[in-house]
Amino acid sequence: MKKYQVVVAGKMRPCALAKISSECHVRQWDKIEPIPRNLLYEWLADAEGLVSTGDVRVDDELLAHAPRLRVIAQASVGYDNVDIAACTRRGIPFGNTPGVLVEATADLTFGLLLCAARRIHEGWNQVASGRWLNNHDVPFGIDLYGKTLGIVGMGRIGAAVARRAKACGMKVIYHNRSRRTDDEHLGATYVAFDDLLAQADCIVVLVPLSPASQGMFGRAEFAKMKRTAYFINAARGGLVDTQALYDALKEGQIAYAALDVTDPEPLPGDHPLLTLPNVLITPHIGSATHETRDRMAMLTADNLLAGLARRPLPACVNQEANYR
Ligand SMILES: NC(=O)C1=CN([C@@H]2O[C@H](COP(=O)(O)OP(=O)(O)OC[C@H]3O[C@@H](n4cnc5c(N)ncnc54)[C@H](O)[C@@H]3O)[C@@H](O)[C@H]2O)C=CC1
Ligand SMILES: O=CC(=O)O
Repeated sequence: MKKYQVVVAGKMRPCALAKISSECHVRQWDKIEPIPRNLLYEWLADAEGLVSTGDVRVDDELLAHAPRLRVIAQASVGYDNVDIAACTRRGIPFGNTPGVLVEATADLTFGLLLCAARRIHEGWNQVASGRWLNNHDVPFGIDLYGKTLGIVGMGRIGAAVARRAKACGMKVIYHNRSRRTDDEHLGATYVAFDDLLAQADCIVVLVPLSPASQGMFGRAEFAKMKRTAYFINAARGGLVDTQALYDALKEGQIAYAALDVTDPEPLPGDHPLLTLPNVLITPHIGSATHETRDRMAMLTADNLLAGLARRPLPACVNQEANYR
């Protein structure tokens, strides 16, 4: 049987790579640094399928180098690195991995909030450096019980964070592009964006990055928050004006930030944000559990193989281009 020609532009979980390899001839870039653009273009010349990664910009120029391409699949729910309209114009379906990473990402997001609120990482750093302080000098945090959590972007992951917050005795308010019909069931109250900024003790951001949402948290937004506010971003760094966030934290405009995503990402080692005491940053690990990453990889393989066989992708962003 003739095998499909496929480019895998980054590392991939072994279970999914094995599945793809049984039907495809795979050229894979498995180094840590992103694949050089020229090499990617060379490989794409005869590729029928592409497994892209978040650091590959999929745009008109890339697609012009891939005349035989009939499907692109990526192991993430976010696709801000992809020009979806350009894919659609060429009739190429783009598959992502919604749903399968919801609980893991909600755990990490709520974990960041809990860790920041109770300064768990600061306590560990002290113990690890041999300083076991007396009971009055240990890092003091805030109660989450009874506080108001404001969720911006009440989609799949936002709703899963809301469930966790309710279980911890928090009041939940949210802002979303449109009000959810099931918000009573979630126990969350819809409010205008500015009201959320003013009322929330803790703010969690779970909005997809798009031209409309780019930089939606800037100087004006931090100025509207409580000076005691905790700001958690687990979506994309580009939603936040990093300099404005740094200034807000440095000047005590807000209390604390916990980030799984940054702009730039990764942050250079000498970035000023890393010098602040009231910041906690993790290296984009929202979905990074063994089980979740396996599910994402297998859904990516399923999307890819479906597209190669011109069958409907199980999770397709541009349905207009999906196979029927
Ligand atoms: N840190 C990590 O490792 C991970 C990060 N993510 C990020 O989380 C995002 C959300 O994922 P899901 O919950 O699955 O997506 P989703 O599509 O289910 O939810 C996003 C929600 O945001 C709302 N929204 C969109 N633009 C908005 C705006 N300008 N203002 C207010 N609300 C807006 C939408 O109406 C939707 O309800 C992804 O796009 C991705 O960027 C997702 C998984 C892992
Ligand atoms: O950032 C991760 C994603 O799945 O999106």
